[in-house]
Amino acid sequence: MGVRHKELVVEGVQFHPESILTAEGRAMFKNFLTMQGGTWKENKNLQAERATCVNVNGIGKDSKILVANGASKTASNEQKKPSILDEIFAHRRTAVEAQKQIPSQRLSDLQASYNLNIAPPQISFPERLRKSRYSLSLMAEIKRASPSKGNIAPHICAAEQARKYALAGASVISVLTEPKWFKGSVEDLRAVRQSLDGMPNRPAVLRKEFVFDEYQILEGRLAGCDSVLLIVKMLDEATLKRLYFFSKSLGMEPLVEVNTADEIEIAVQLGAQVIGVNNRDLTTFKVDLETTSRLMHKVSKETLVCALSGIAGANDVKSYQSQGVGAVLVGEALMRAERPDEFANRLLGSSQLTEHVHERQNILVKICGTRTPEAAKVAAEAGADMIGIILVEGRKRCVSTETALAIAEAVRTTSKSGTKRSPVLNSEGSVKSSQYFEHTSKFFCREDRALLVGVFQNQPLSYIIGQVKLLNLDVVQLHGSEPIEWATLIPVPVIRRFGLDDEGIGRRGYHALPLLDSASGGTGQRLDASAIKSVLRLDEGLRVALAGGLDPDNVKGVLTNLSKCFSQVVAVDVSSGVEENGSQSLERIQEFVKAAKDTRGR
Ligand SMILES: O=P(O)(O)OC[C@@H](O)[C@@H](O)c1c[nH]c2ccccc12
Repeated sequence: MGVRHKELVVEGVQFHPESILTAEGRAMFKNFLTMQGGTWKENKNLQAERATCVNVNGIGKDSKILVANGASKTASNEQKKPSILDEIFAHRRTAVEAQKQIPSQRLSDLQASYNLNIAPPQISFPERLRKSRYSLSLMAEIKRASPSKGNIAPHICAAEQARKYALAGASVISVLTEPKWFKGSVEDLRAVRQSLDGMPNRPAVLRKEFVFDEYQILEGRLAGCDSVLLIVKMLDEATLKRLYFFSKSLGMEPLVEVNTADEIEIAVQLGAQVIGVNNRDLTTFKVDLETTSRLMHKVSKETLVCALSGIAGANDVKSYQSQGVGAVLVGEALMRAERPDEFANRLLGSSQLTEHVHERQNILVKICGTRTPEAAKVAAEAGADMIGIILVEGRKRCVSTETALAIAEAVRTTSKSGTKRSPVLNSEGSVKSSQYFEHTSKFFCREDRALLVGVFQNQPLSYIIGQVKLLNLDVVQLHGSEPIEWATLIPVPVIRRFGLDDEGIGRRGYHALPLLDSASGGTGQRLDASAIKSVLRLDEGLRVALAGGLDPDNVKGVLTNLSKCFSQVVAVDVSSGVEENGSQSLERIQEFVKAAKDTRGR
């Protein structure tokens, strides 16, 4: 049943809840949402105005129909059914137009943000694309659905998928941001970029979108992309050129997509450094893997050609390798793969370079609360990796500047014993994305001597920096509620304490190593093993130092109790556990270092 007011825009329809999600239910809601003005008359006029506005923007009767770069085909002389590309384009135009009206999302808003230099740091798309552990680079795509396949993997978390792709050796992560047919968003792009924060050799991020306006390029840049897609078929030459150079002005070499000989010529003329040949004809969806092979002769050696679409197995890429194709872009097959890393290896052949021999990393030992140069010397000689001094006034283990200077001297002049040579980085190190904490946890070990760690708690940043300079601290440990951003404002690596329930422990890009410890530290209070395990299991890329009630007798048990999670503990930290009657015992320091190092081969 439906009722409608004679004059005012008021309409009611009775619709059963179970049928509200049908196509009709959706159409009805859409109708409601597009109603404008206060009266039906106003509504009619406003709707008509809106329709002309869309027409002017490119899909109207006399404007270009968007095939073959608008090469003189007009809707008035060719009244054929719009292709899916036309349909998506028209839809995007309306959506972008509407978005640009929203205060906070206007072009002027984006420009103002950009001018503040708050766009995430970028890397060169072509350069990153040239680096790969495989003989052909991989562009891995996040695509939940597509117009030809419908749902592919609608529930996937873009950020999580991006980390998997990065670790699988992708040089580029392509993120579909079109919401209706591909079920993507700019939020995905932002999340993907954030998930790669702090990752050494991170992949480049591509905004895969139907781009027709500078606005979308700027929006992408602010969300953190390093490149954008420009589809030759969709744009007239002047617009293509304008957008190409606009993207370059933001530091992003675009991926220029072509599908025919005419289109690749346009891309070459434009000077595109990276050309993507789509094996799928976007108007008919037909996939022909030979499309890329046929067009290869059209480009110079310096141009990077990427084969896009329809790539599902090793056989599909074999011929590309010998034809000089630089990269393959894979969406659907990777989205459906249970293990994207294994799929990538099968597709592109496992790494040509030798894989890292995974050495079991020696556990690092920090002796904290050091109060004499003698203790520092004994600890270093026993093989301790870090010597901590408390620089928090009022705490019982706090040392004076004079003592701190003497300890610093002892640390720097005592040679360390028993360290294994760290593995020499092979050339793969420069092309492989790796986890942030795996990289930063290596900061805490020097072969020749122990490192001096200054421990602070809720003191001013300027004081901390002053102490770093005065004592030549190698590491700063923050033990209070300091903002985690301070880690980037302190000129040495930072260890920051976290309790089991504290937020931010796994945030990449700030502290180089989080320390799990009880609230005040140095109290001998043990942390609950199952709680430690749940923190570590939540984030397998997390690495931590562990403290809280460790001593020479229990350290082995505490660590082995963590079973699989033990591998995420890279360091142990002890203070009260090496003391006897309130002062440090040299024997207990030696025993602790030995016991800790023995838990994982020396
Ligand atoms: O899922 P596939 O078959 O691996 O294809 C990926 C990619 O090439 C495809 O998503 C694509 C290529 N060009 C586009 C332009 C817009 C949207 C999507 C695309």
